[in-house]
Amino acid sequence: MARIIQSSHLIPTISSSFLHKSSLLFQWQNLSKTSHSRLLINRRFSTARISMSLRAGIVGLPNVGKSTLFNAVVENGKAQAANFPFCTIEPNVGIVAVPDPRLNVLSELSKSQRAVPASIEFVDIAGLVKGASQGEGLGNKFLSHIREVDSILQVVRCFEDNDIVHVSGKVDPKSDIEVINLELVLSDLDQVEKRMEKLKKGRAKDSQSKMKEEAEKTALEKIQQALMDGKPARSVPLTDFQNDAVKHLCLLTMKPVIYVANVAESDVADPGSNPHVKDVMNLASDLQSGLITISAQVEAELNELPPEERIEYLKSLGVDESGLGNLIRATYSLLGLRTYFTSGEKETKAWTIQSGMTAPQAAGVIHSDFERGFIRAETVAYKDFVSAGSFAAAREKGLLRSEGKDYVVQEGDVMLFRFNV
Ligand SMILES: Nc1ncnc2c1ncn2[C@@H]1O[C@H](COP(=O)(O)OP(=O)(O)OP(=O)(O)O)[C@@H](O)[C@H]1O
Ligand SMILES: [Mg+2]
Repeated sequence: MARIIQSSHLIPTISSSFLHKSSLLFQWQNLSKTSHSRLLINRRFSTARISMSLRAGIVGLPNVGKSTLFNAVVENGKAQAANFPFCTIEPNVGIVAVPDPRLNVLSELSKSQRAVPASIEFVDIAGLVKGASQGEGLGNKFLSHIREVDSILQVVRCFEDNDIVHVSGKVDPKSDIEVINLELVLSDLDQVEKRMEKLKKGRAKDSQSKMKEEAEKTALEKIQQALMDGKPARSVPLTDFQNDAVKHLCLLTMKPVIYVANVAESDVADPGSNPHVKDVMNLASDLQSGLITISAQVEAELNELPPEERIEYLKSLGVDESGLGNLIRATYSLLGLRTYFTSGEKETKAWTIQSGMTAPQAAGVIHSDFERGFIRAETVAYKDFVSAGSFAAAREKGLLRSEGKDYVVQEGDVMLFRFNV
C-alpha cells in the first residue's frame, strides 16, 4: 500500500485513469500515418510499479553499518534533489536520484515543464548471520528479500571500534565476506537442487518447452557444480537461452555485487592505507566485483550539519566532497545500467535500462504495452540532439534514425517509440 501511495509521488501525474487503457491511449499523441500505430511522446506514464528504478539491496553481517549507509543515502537524496520526487517507500526502501547534468540540458532545449532523473531503489536488508540458509537468525526471510533485488551492495566493516560489537568478535573483512557469500551459495544450492528434482519429472508438452527445460537442466548442472566449488552462479558461462531459462529462479549469486568498504572517519582521506580495505580490494577483484570505499558514519554526520558546516567538516577530514554521489553513480554504472532519455514539452525524463537492452525492451521499461506493440524507435544521440536543438531539427538534419526491434539502445539516446497495441 505504502508503495503505491509513494509511487504517485514519484510520478505525480499518474491518476486513477492510468488504470483504464482507453483513457491512457487517448492521451498519447497519435502522429502516425497508419491508423493503428501511435507515436509515444513519453510523458506522464510509467507502470504502477516504478519500473525505471532498479533495486540495489544493502547486504552484510549485523552491525556493519548497513542502516547507517542506507539512511545517509536516502537523506542525502532528499537534500541533493530538491526537485526530485524522492521518497522512502517503506522504512527500509528508498528511492534516490542519479545525478546527471544531461537531463537539465535536454529539459531546457525542449522547454519541458519538469525534468525527472533516473533513480535507484535502495533496500536496507537486515543482517545475515552464519547459518542463515539453514534458517539461523532471521535466515530465509532475509534471503528472500535479497532474491527480490537486482543487485547487491555488500557492506563490509573496515572500521575498528571496541564499543560496536562485531558478531564474530573481530574486524576481519575476508572472513565476513566469506560468511555472507557462503550463505548465498548454500541458499542457491538448495534452490537449484529442488528445481532439478522437479525438472526430473519432465512436464513439458510441446517441443518449445522441452527445449527450454533441456536448456534449464544443462544450465543448472553447471551452476550446481560451481556452487559446490563455492563459486557464484554468475561465474558460470551460459548462453543467452540458458540464462533466460534459469532467470525465474532469481539466484542470489547471479546478481552483480559491489563491495562497500565502510571505513572510520580517520581513513576517509586515504582509505587504501587501511589493511582491511586492501583485503576487500583484493577479494573484490578476485570475485570480479566492484569496490567502493565510504564512511557511512561520516555521511550520516554530514547530513546532520547545515550546508556551510559540511564543507568545513569535509576539509577537516582531508576530502572535498561527500562520497554518496560517487556511490550512487558507481552503483549505477558498475551494475551495467544505462540511461536513455525521452524529451518533450511536458517532461524530460531519464530512463534506466540494463546495458545491451534492445529498443523494445527499453520501451518496456516505460510500459509493457510499448514492448509488446513495438514498431520502431525514432532515435537521436544525445550530442546530436543538443547540436540540433530539437527532434524536428534533428530530423531535418538527417540525425534522427528510425531503429527497429534489434537495435541495442546506446547510452544517452534520446528516443520516441512507435508502437501498436
Ligand atoms: N564508518 C563507521 N565508523 C564508525 N562507526 C560506524 C561506521 N558505520 C557505522 N557505524 C556504527 O556502527 C553501528 C551499527 O551500524 P548500523 O546500525 O548501521 O548497522 P547495520 O549493519 O544496519 O546493523 P543490523 O544488521 O543490526 O541492522 C552504529 O552504531 C553506527 O553508528
Ligand atoms: Mg540495520
